[in-house]
Amino acid sequence: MRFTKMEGCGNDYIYINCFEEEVKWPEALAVAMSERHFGVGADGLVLILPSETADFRMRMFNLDGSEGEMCGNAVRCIGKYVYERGLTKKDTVTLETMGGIKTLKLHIQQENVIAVTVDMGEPILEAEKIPVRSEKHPVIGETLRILDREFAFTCVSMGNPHAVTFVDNTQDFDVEKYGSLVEYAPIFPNKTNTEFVQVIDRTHLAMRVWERGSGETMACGTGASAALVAAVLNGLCERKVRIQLLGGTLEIEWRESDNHVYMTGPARFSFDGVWLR
Ligand SMILES: N[C@@H](CCC[C@H](N)C(=O)O)C(=O)O
Repeated sequence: MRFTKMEGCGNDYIYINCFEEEVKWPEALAVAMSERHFGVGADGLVLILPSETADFRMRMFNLDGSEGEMCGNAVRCIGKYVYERGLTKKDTVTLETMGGIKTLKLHIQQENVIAVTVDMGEPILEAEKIPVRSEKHPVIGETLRILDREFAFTCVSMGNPHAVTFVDNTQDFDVEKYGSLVEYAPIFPNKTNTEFVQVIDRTHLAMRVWERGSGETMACGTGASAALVAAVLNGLCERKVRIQLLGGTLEIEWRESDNHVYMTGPARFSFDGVWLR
């Protein structure tokens, strides 16, 4: 089975073109292929499929085989894939995801997609839709004790669940120690992705992320979108920021005019391969 490895800000996935290949058990395949010693090595698996309601459809599976509703970095990579591999000639592409249909604006230079802007849609702030067990609306400053620390979480869904907290310094922060426990905290019935965010100034954030089903990754597009929304709700930054992640930088805007979040960032091919097992 042929596959392509791609990354967006270091958030790396294995992409399978399901116009040409058939995948019967994506959950098991995600676990086997994502493994970094016995497999290809990735944060998960992404299927590019035909759609009845949009130009293309995405399904994404985390490292542990669980399915995520949305993936910002994968959406940008699919934009590059479908254009550069000749599946479309359009520079604006619609993509069906479990988190809704997303519109991708491809930035093209000499037939290369150098960046993609994704309309991530409106952030979801209702506790029961995120979902998070909370009496607050919106869920700002929900406190949770994890081991020796008390965190205040702002919860946002960008199609998938996110819990955002602000820390003094992301560099020294033990993301694994706390993130792995927040993921399974009982207040998150579907588990959660967790973002640890440092405010550098009003237009510049730094962020590290613990992803549900994958652990710490180099970047998370839905997480960066949720981080901006949370920072604005807490009065910490402007509505348009640059977010520095371990693997690169994303530009995120939460537009007042339509309440949509827009994410712009890179997408890159790493290599093509053939899976033999
Ligand atoms: N890395 C992604 C998010 C992937 C899904 C997530 N782990 C989940 O289970 O919701 C992104 O770039 O948004």
